Amino acid sequence: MNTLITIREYETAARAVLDPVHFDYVSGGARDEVTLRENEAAYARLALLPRVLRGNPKRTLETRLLNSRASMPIILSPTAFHKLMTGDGELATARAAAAADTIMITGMAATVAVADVVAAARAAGGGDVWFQLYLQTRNDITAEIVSRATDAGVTAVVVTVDSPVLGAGDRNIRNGFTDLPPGLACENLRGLGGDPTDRVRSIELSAELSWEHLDRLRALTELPIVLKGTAHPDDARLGIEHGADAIMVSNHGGRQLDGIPATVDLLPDVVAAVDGRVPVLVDGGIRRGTDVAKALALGASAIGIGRPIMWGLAAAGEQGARNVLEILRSELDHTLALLGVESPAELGSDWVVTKP
Ligand SMILES: Cc1cc2nc3c(=O)[nH]c(=O)nc-3n(C[C@H](O)[C@H](O)[C@H](O)COP(=O)(O)O)c2cc1C
Ligand SMILES: CCCCC(=O)C(=O)O
Repeated sequence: MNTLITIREYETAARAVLDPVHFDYVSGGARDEVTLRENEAAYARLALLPRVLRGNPKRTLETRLLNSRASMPIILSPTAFHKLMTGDGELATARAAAAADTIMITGMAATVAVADVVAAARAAGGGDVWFQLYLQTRNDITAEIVSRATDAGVTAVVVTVDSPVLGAGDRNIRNGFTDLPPGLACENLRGLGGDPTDRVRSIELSAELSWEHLDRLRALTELPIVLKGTAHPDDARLGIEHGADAIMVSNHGGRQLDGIPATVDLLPDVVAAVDGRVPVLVDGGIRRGTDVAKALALGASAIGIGRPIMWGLAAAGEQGARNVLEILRSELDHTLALLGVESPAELGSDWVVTKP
């Protein structure tokens, strides 16, 4: 699959091989998909302003985030059900992330248990794994899930707070996609009760959750906590007050509230509110190295990709996910060269202009 040279081509390749129901699940968004389209369109509305003759022959993309390091500021956002894309599921993803020497955020809704994901990353030579959590209303259940992730060796917990209820994907409703096919399950919830014939507990999404639940999580783990899915600057501030060590600006790839702004448009106000106290990450709609550079210039310490990895997995398994990461790495490096900078840290808001 080395003939594929852009993320967009991976999307096309994924469409060609996947069951259309699964392609729609991955690629679709909520309702009219306004936010899904906006996430990408907003990057196209921003332009980059390069500087010239700056004598920067060498570049580095090396990134430090919380207690982790990555070879580049491009990490893997958490996505559910990788076994729908490729037989090895999250094991393939973990190997690809390790090969790229970057951070994989494995999901609570993964089809491979977190311990096996971390083991696969280690066996492939490294790459930190973070664990994405949906807070459960029962603190003992949250505690057990976090304890499994901690024992597995993850180096941060990413708490997703944009899902008091599941987003409504019209494509999924039309396709009748409600359940995983037989044989696949959310392995991180195995043995946690529920129906006695099916010992894999269901993930509970609840509108009952409040900042108190985050306080309880803060009390039960020493791992850094990343708050994922904040849009309002005040929620970023509140998150820090309640112990978050990083803020991830995300609208869940346009899969939760349709009509919420593009994440890159939300980013500057959140960065201002956070005021350098903790790192800010962003995901949603990033398909090119130039998009990464724009997000970094607007204050992100790193960015996450969701669908591009899924498309890579679908098109060519581990190798596809690796290629996706290498395409974005090489595009970002090339972009930095054209901008006249030697590292992401040099970028600031004066490198970006909004087109009229
Ligand atoms: C198929 C799919 C499944 C996802 N599952 C989760 C999940 O379980 N937990 C979560 O926090 N975010 C989930 N997300 C959202 C991603 O973490 C991320 O915010 C989003 O995909 C970024 O946008 P992008 O796909 O345009 O890169 C999912 C996204 C997709 C596409
Ligand atoms: C509880 C499953 C969550 C999946 C998800 O977050 C998504 O498809 O966007």
